Amino acid sequence: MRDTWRAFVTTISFGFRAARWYAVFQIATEIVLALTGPMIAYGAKVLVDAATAGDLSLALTGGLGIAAATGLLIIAQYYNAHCVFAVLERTQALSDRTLMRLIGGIDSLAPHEHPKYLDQIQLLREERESLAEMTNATAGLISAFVGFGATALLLAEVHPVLISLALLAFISLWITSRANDLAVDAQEDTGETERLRRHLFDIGTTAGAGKELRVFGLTRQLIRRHHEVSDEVLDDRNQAAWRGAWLKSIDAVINAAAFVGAIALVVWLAVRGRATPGDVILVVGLTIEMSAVVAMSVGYSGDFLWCLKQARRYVWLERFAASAGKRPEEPAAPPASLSHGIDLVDVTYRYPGSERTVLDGVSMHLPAGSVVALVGENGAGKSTLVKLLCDFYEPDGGEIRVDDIDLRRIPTRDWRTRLSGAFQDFVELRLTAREAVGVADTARIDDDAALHGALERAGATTVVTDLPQGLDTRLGREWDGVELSGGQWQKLALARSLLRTDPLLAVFDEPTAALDPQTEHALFERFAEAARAGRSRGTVTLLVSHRFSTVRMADLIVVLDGGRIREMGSHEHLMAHPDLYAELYELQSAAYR
Ligand SMILES: Nc1ncnc2c1ncn2[C@@H]1O[C@H](COP(=O)(O)OP(=O)(O)OP(=O)(O)O)[C@@H](O)[C@H]1O
Repeated sequence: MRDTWRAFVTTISFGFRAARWYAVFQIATEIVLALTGPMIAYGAKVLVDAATAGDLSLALTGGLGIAAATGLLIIAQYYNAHCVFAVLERTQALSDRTLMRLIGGIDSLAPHEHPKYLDQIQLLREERESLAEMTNATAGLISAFVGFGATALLLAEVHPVLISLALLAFISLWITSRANDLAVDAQEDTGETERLRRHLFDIGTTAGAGKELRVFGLTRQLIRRHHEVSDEVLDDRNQAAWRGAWLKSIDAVINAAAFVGAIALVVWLAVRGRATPGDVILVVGLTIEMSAVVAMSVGYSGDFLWCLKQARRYVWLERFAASAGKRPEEPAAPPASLSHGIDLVDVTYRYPGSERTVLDGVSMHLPAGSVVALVGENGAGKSTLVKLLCDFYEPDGGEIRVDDIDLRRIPTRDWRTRLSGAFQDFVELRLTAREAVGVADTARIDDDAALHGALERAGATTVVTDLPQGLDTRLGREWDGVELSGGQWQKLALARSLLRTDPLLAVFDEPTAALDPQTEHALFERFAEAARAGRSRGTVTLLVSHRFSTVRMADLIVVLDGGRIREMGSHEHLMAHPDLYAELYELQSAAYR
């Protein structure tokens, strides 16, 4: 219950934070709208009774009352519609930003390994409008209850039995909540399949997959698979929708019977002289009004319960984000510079939910100020090791020590401020060139000299100087900007990683796969020189590459094989003691000869 209340308060506060006065005005106009129906019905009663009694001035008052209520109805409807859209748009923007902050703010990548987490996130993304609709649903419910109260009071005045009509509304609400539960359960049960369906659609429609789709003629297969998966999702969801529709039909029949009964009762009372003709008009008007109010409260309570369900997911995410990540008992700041280096001591790691040990007893010393290359065949565990060093995941066993401080003690965010990284799966930031590079250090985003320095170190100067507005050129053809080649995007990602000038650890996990070997070689020669020149800072430069012409220039080469260290040493040492490295090196050199 406390969770539900928290979910409600959290999401309704979105509306009031995003558009406070619009939200207040929306609720006020909803209340006015709720009262106009009963006012018009009551005005009609007064008018008919006055006309029957020949009381002209009372009839006029009744008529004026109807006119005033109708005018109010039209004005309130107009302003209400305006408020509804203003609140929705602003709240949606705020809730989107909040979701981005929560999901992107989780330090670890480990949650992404759990299908349950991914399902919840997928549902939150899919139904995120519901977070914004809480204000609307609540305003609608308030309006329905006000309308319900006013109608019930007027009905009770004609005859107390008629109040039972109002009680039926509660049965309707219960039935709606059951129908709603069915839909929510079906949505959750099909979460994973729905994710697959969207994935297939994305592959089939995004430019990135376009080439392979055409070369391999995959479109038909994808469509077939999409069809199967869609059927699976829609069958389950449709079944739930049908069961919900059945429940709602039963509800409709009960309500219709009750309304017929109410009208029969007042006509019977009128015939016996215990009700006036105006009462008959009033009850007819109010039963119509009550059916509208019940439909409205059923609709809004359905919306409200649905929003509440999403809101609970949101609260779950909020809690998850707050509890995710490490909480060191004795936090330690990262050292200002490295004097000893980084040590891995008997590190083991297994991905969540996987049986396979990906890193098995890895121990090594990465000396301060050195350039270390990590090599090994596909799947050897190189990227996993990089991810542990970046604190995306925590080792299951052993430890990583940064100048003798256990990495577990260093708060992730503090460690990340002393990292720089370029990865094979880099992001194409389709913003301006300035932003695409400058996001790595927003304090220097307007510092052209710093940005050009990073571009130069990444060998990306011409990528930007060839652009029509230089750093301020918009990138990406979707925005009418300039499109870059794969290698150019990759060079910008490299420049981004080189904007930070004082990292303790700089990782380059195959960030140059889209560049030709000569360019990669020249670039890393420059990185190595820069790293050696700045040895006083002690930065460890860690490079993952499959190109041995690049790897050979490292001070230390570590060869991983099946998650274990097979050998390590300088190029000369490894060639003098031939094993896997020497074999792979010879193979590659022979291929280039
Ligand atoms: N997110 C993940 N969940 C489960 N297993 C994973 C995950 N990522 C990688 N693995 C597994 O861990 C092993 C090591 O993968 P890793 O990406 O570290 O290898 P790598 O040496 O970097 O390979 P490559 O040279 O192909 O990039 C592989 O067997 C892979 O299947």
